[in-house]
Amino acid sequence: MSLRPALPRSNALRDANTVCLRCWKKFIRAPPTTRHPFSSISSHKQGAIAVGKSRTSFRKDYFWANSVLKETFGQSRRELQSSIAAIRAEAGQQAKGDNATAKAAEEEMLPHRRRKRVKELSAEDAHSAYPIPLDASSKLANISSTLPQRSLKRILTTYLSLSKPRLSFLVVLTATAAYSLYPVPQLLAPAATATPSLSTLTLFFLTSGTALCSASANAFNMLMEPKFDAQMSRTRNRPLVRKLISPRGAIIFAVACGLAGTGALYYGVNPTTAFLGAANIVLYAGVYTPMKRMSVLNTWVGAIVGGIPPLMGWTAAASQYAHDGTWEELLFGEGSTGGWLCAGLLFAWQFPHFNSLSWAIRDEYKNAGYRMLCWVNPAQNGRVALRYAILMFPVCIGLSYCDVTDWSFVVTSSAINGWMALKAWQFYKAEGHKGTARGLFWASVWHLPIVMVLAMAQKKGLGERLYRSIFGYADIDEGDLYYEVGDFGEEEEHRVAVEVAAEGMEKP
Ligand SMILES: CC(C)=CCC/C(C)=C/CC/C(C)=C/COP(=O)(O)OP(=O)(O)O
Repeated sequence: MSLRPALPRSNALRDANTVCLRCWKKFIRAPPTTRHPFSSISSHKQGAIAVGKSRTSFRKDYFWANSVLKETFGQSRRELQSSIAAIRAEAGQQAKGDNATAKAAEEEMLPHRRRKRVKELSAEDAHSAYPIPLDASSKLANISSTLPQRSLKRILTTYLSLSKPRLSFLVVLTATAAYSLYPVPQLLAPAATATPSLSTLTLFFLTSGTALCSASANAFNMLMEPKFDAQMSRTRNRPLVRKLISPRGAIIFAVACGLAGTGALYYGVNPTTAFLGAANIVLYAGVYTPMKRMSVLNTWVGAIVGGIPPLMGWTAAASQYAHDGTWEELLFGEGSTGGWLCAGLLFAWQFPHFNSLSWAIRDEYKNAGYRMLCWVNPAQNGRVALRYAILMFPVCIGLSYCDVTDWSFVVTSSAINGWMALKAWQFYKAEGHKGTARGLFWASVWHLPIVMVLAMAQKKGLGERLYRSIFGYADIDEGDLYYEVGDFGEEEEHRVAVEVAAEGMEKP
């Protein structure tokens, strides 16, 4: 089924000035009743061989000099434009007329009915004015459908749209942010003033592996719900809904991305991170996606899915400084709290973000059969958004407490968390009405990147190192650099003596 049927001929004239040249040409190729082949018309040939004209102007002249076009529409360009203007004016008149009729009908209404109608209309206004951005997948699918069939560009654009590129990009960013926040032991810094470093190669495998795993998870998600995606304005242009790609092609893409992503994480990062990537695909496609139609708890499962990529970033960094690199050490060992806090940040953030976004399209979620708090229990929807917006405070304070960020982060993060909490409070109080859903949605959109940038800029010790690299070190007394033998404890002295003796005995 095509969601964009060709324009009926009667409509062509009306849309004439919004249609591109290529579409005009396609239109013209459709057999009119009396049609001459282009090449046999002498005036066209003249237009075609006009010397010194650029390709574009040639095309224009060729196009407008075409008498077949005149035949098709029976009008010259100027006539055509004036017809369009006339149609527009007519449409305007009609709209005015409609308004007048509606007004007259309204005037006839009883006062209480009129007040009720005004209320309904303003509610509808607020509802429809909420700008839910079309998701990147749908946008790309739209672009893809305009490209020539079987062209490489079309194929690549379609596959890219299957990966939900905007979401996947965000997922990769969260993993990278956690990776960069990992506190590398100062002792391992190449120089006292240098920033302790993490492997760039590991970062490369982490980002590419996470992106591929996310693409796989998203493709599986879309494979499971084209029937329902088709019922929502935000998602009805997705590639599988529009049949821009076959389910078989999408399965191959999802499996290939999943294997490549997990492989990249396994060989280029570590098995624990690879396991988290693979498990997250299963959790998103196998648990969250079917659960969307069963229980409102799906949002909590989805929030776990969103929280795992930062944990992957953390384990990727931790494995470079681990003793034995086991999953127990990476996930639950000393210093792993920072990773869980990063995951917690993403987990909590999704509630104010998603609850406000879904509120605006709650009717669509309801009609498509998705069990979301926004329509099942709007009061709880607001409460949950507020609760998790408030949870941001302790999570951010925890990052400073665990020596991931400087204490100054408590101040800056509290300012931005306070702003989102205020929006969440308004959203909760008005249950999403009076533009509060829009307010919270945009606050959440800004909140996450700002908090991540602040945390990275205020990473523990970064300010101090920057200060030292500018102003240098205070003079150090050389004597402080050496230990006296007596500085060691008795036990340590004994251990060193035994080791030296053993070394002496080993030598021939
Ligand atoms: C490493 C790895 C595998 C990462 C995966 C990360 C990922 C896909 C996170 C998505 C989180 C989420 C709940 C999205 C909403 O899905 P939805 O189905 O409600 O969205 P839709 O309505 O746009 O389809």
